[in-house]
Amino acid sequence: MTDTPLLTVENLQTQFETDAGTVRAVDGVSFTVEHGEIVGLVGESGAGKSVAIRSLLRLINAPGRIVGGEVTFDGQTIIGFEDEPDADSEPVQCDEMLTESEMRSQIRGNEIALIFQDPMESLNPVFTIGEQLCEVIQINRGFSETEAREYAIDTLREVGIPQPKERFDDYPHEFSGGMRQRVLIAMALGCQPKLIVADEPTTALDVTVEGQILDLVYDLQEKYDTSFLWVTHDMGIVAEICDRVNVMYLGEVVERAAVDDLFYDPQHPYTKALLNSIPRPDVAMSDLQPLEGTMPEPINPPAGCRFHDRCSDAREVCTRVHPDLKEVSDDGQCAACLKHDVFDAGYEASPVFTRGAASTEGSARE
Ligand SMILES: Nc1ncnc2c1ncn2[C@@H]1O[C@H](COP(=O)(O)OP(=O)(O)OP(=O)(O)O)[C@@H](O)[C@H]1O
Ligand code: NI
Repeated sequence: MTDTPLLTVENLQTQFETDAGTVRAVDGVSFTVEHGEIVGLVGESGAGKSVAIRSLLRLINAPGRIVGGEVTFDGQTIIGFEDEPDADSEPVQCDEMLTESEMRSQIRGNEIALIFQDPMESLNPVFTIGEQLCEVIQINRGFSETEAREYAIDTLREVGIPQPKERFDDYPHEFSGGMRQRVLIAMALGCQPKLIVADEPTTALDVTVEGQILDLVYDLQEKYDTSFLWVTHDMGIVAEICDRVNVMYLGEVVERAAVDDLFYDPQHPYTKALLNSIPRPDVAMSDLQPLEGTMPEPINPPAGCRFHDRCSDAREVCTRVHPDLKEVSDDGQCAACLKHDVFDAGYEASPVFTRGAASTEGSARE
């Protein structure tokens, strides 16, 4: 119907003010989710995945603050700032931005459904599963109580809850973790959302149950054409369900690709290292290479490319020049790495970077 993406995130920046300094958790992140697409957001722990998705739903609390960027969803402005504020002044929110009450009534749990790792974050322990599901359905569909009950039972059956009529009156604690996660998917479906945002929803589940949930997601996406934004650090899940993937490192997206391109021809050394560190059917366990080093804290992130200190391809120029995400192939694959010609940063001529040299320079500043 329209070529505009369902969700557009542009240059999103979220920071936390702490005693140790400003944590630049999300530092200029851009990506889109098209209609009917399953998009992955991957990266190591602390990369900024959760902060990014909480930001786009405006679920950031103090000391956190969204300081810049634009998020539009289905023609509505979720986040927007006035152009060019003075360098010193506070960013000013633009007039088009949805109000908090509009976010609550129209967006969250309605047009965009959320599924978190811990289902108890979204389920109320003192109400039955059926009551909670019916409430969502009645609010979003305008069904009568009887209609809602019937619909709720059908939905529970659809997400694979056995004996849904009997389980309807159970409380959340009477369900297993996997069953609770299915209930959340049922609730998400009850809202008929355009987008489901999921933050590592299967991490706490065993592999068999995880597989069932992923199958379910796939079926639902096919059936209802729902879009998904799926946060995970598990490349296996990415391979299984995603159409496109954004790889995050230290608050930035460093690679974006269709899932096949990402696996067969990663264009950022970080993506390559991530892929080499995970078990795969085509690679012997003994050939796996653990990702060396740890990701630095997002307070005073490293200058230049933030990955340079852990990168086997790093040159001296990588310690100085910060690469933004750029298209590096004809089919739209994007990477933020100076080794690609489009950056024209003198990478080839630059001497190989030796680890340790930069840290001396860093400490000299102190
Ligand atoms: N309330 C907070 N105060 C200070 N720093 C925070 C806060 N919440 C998150 N951060 C920091 O923001 C950065 C990004 O965190 P985030 O939770 O988004 O990572 P993640 O990619 O979701 O990791 P994981 O895979 O472990 O869930 C981290 O350095 C984290 O310490
Ligand atoms: Ni997270």
